[in-house]
Amino acid sequence: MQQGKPSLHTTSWQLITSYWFSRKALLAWGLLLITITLNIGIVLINLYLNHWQGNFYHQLQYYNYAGFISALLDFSLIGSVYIIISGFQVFFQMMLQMHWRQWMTHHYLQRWLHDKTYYYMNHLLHNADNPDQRISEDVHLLATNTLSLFLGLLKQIATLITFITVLWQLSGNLSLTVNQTPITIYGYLVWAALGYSIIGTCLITRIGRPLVRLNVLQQGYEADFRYALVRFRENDESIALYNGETAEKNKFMRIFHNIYANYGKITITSKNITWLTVIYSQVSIIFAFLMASPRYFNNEIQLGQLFEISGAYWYVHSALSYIIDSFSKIAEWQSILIRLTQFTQNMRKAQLLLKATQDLTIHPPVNDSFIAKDLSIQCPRKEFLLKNLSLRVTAKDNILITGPSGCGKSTLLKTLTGIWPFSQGTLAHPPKEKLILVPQKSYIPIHTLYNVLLYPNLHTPITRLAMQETLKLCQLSFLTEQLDQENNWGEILSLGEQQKLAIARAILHQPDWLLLDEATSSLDTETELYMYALLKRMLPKTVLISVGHQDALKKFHTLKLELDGLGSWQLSKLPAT
Ligand SMILES: Nc1ncnc2c1ncn2[C@@H]1O[C@H](COP(=O)(O)OP(=O)(O)OP(=O)(O)O)[C@@H](O)[C@H]1O
Repeated sequence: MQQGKPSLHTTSWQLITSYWFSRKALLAWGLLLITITLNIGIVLINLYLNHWQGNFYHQLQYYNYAGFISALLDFSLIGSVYIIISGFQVFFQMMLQMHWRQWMTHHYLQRWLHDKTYYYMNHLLHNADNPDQRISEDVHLLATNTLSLFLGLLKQIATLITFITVLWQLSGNLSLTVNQTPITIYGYLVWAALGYSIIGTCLITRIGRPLVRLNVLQQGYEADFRYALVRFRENDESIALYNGETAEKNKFMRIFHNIYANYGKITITSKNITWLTVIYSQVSIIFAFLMASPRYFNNEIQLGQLFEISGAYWYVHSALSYIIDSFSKIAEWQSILIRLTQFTQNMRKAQLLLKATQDLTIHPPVNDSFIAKDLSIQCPRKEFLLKNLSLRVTAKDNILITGPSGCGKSTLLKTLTGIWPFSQGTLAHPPKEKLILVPQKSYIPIHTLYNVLLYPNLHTPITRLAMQETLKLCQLSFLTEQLDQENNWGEILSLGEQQKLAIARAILHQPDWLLLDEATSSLDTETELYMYALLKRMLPKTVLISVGHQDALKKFHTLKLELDGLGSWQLSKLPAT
């Protein structure tokens, strides 16, 4: 991906074209070629059918029964080909849409998850912008609408080229006298169709312009509403305990009001667009007859030709009216493109944030010891939480980090894992798969307990017996028979049980470093001390770096690092017990 700061237009262009120049492009171009060929086939059949129509009315006008039957047989033959081609055209177009969507979904997921972009967008830049909607709905709609608009445009261009020639030949010349000067307009029906469509297109573009912006807003409001409902579901127990239903309902209705008010504006614009398009298409039905009628009533053309002219006129007119007929779809497509472009730019900003702010040099540990040298940490408000921390820890050391609330203890642990961007200095720590951070509330995926214990390395060779033994040691014996049960364990287990489960997981993964961020805070003191003793016993070679407020935890650590939240720090040795 291109670095720097590409403009909105460049990003939009890259968004649409990247698939077509990717490694999957060969299949994409192949499918596109087949779809275009089938589209051209349909246009040629339409050309034949228009000519057929002229012939058909001609046979009717002259009461030619044999000609009438032969025309019907022709129709059934060509009609069958038309049906088969149309079916395949839809089939290949849909295949291409799904392939494009699959490629874009993969591409977006990769960028969004790469280098923790999702985390920086949400927690630091606060521009996460409903990724669920962007990656599922917008990507799908972009692929579908771009293809159908583009193929529709190609089809209309092919129709225009084909039928404009026919209309030119059929329409003949119109002779007028203006100010006693005779004027002849060659192919006047072509000019009439052109003029009519230009006027219609200008009007609809003018009236419908606000729809693009309104669609962007509407999608954003819908996403906010959905997000509020999802958040409610995730926190329903807490809300029930607070009796927060009224406050939540008011909030929902406030968000919904945006949807309602904006939809009102969309309704008015859509009504105006519909009026205009209906007037436009209704008038066009009689317009062709009206324009061709002088030649019919002058006996210059017959009924069959009149219908052939009106058919050809209709095709030319509908090709020229492409923008009018697809206006709502074009407006929706533009708003999807704007939303995805903004999302792409936000991802880029998040990726740049880490590069721009983090000035950390990270080495593997030297002789099994961990070194922090001149480590400084800031918070996004640019205040220093910690200045020039220099620290050396051997494999025998365990550190307890203490300090007042908000002084930066959790942020220091995040810096040690490498995900905190506002930091400078040098760190040496084990590879990330050998480092585990257990926060106060660990993430528990909705899965079988077996996979919860393996998470995130689902292929780690850990036996079921080891899992059952560890669960027992962590006072979770009641779970030993439920390893294959899939549940939302994060909702079923109490906070304390979730903390025990997170510790069981850490023990099974045998990390080199275990960072515990108040990971036992929901346990009673006796159980908390038992858990620490268990960790020391089961992970004798692991460096423990804990954040905790309990004085009793000191006995499990050799060093105490005290932070004051203003940048200063103090390191002291703890007495051996
Ligand atoms: N994503 C963020 N955006 C803005 N400020 C943040 C962010 N994360 C942390 N901070 C700020 O950084 C400071 C340190 O936070 P941190 O969570 O590290 O404190 P702590 O010492 O662990 O607190 P506690 O003991 O209460 O858990 C706080 O003032 C907090 O508001």
